Amino acid sequence: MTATTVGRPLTIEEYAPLARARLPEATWHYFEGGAGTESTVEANRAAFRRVRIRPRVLSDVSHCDTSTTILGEPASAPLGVAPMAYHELACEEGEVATVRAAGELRVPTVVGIFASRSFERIAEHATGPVWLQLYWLHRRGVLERVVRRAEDAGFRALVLTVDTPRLGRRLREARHGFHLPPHITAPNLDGEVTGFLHEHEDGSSALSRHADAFIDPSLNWSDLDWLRSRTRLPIVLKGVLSAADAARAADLGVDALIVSNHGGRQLDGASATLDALPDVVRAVAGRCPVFLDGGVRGGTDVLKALAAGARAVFVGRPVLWGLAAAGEAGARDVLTLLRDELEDAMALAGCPSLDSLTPDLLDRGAAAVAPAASYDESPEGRR
Ligand SMILES: Cc1cc2nc3c(=O)[nH]c(=O)nc-3n(C[C@H](O)[C@H](O)[C@H](O)COP(=O)(O)O)c2cc1C
Ligand SMILES: O=C(O)C(=O)c1ccccc1
Repeated sequence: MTATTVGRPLTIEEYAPLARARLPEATWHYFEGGAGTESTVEANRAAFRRVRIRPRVLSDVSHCDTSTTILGEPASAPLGVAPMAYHELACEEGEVATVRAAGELRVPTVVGIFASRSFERIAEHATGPVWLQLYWLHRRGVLERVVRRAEDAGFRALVLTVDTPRLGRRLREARHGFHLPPHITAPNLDGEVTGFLHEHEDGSSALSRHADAFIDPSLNWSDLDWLRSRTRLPIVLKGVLSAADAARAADLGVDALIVSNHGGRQLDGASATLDALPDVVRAVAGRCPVFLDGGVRGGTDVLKALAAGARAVFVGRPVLWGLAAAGEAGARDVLTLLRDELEDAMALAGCPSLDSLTPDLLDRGAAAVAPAASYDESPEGRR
């Protein structure tokens, strides 16, 4: 089915072609692309399509409440903006537009350490909670300074990305010769940004060379103590898919986890996040909230993730689509559509509160979230 857009987009996905029409081709492919064959990008969406809902009935849905708390702060919906580098690629105001849009809905924005606006300027415009995403920088002194600046500017949490010891093989970036235009910089890594940033060489991604120059792949469990000793902010680990890692993180007292495969941009072949979620939730056993990102494109996706145990979900690319299509108003509309669709899905699923989103709402309970059983070749299986 082809969607025709008359006036304002009616779905989040209708923002994608609007964004594409306004972006340089290489930037579009940088946003959309994943690693390798992009099988994990597809898997994130396929998992949401595969899992189906068994609505409840007769449960008085005259008032459906999407409001919640996220790391203790009130939010109008269980949503947030996932960290993404260089929002200025999508619109001129960059991260300032994003935090204003998210603030209107009172949902958190995770600002990337590779943001294209200074933390201070972003914080000045923020009307909702802002968190800071960190990569483990080679230069520990720079990392420490970044953390201090974010604390001073009023950021509320640190999100350490742990799925990126190096950037994944983003073939579209290389094929389309993606590089940052000269006016876009990473002001929070002042003076640290090397020349790779704006260069393009055939066959390799300028972005991955510049990221790899910053990111220290030696990051390991013992480093978490260092971060803990340098901040009072909650620490969130982003990019956990394994139950064993989740249990270890919870043992160490992290404040939250984000089940994420970086939107399929890191390990091609990594699990879909909705498939990994139930095992992670079980392993954490209530010790901290578990969030999810990757492939959330509508209210029923949010409902499915929450029923499978997520406390909230984060959205990546759709926010960039909104920014590219219509700046702050576009990003706000994308988040508003998600919230409205969630409210609608709750009503039709017979769930007036987020607390009523439990695994039994999904076909075969949380087991439905595991990949479909493979064909059983045994004689018993064929009977
Ligand atoms: C253009 C782009 C840039 C990103 N940059 C970062 C980043 O700097 N740090 C990070 O932790 N994740 C980054 N991500 C991953 C997102 O935080 C998130 O995990 C992913 O986009 C979620 O999937 P979705 O786009 O399907 O919603 C980026 C994603 C995109 C699309
Ligand atoms: O593009 C990304 O996914 C990403 O994580 C990143 C990391 C460093 C610099 C720019 C983008």
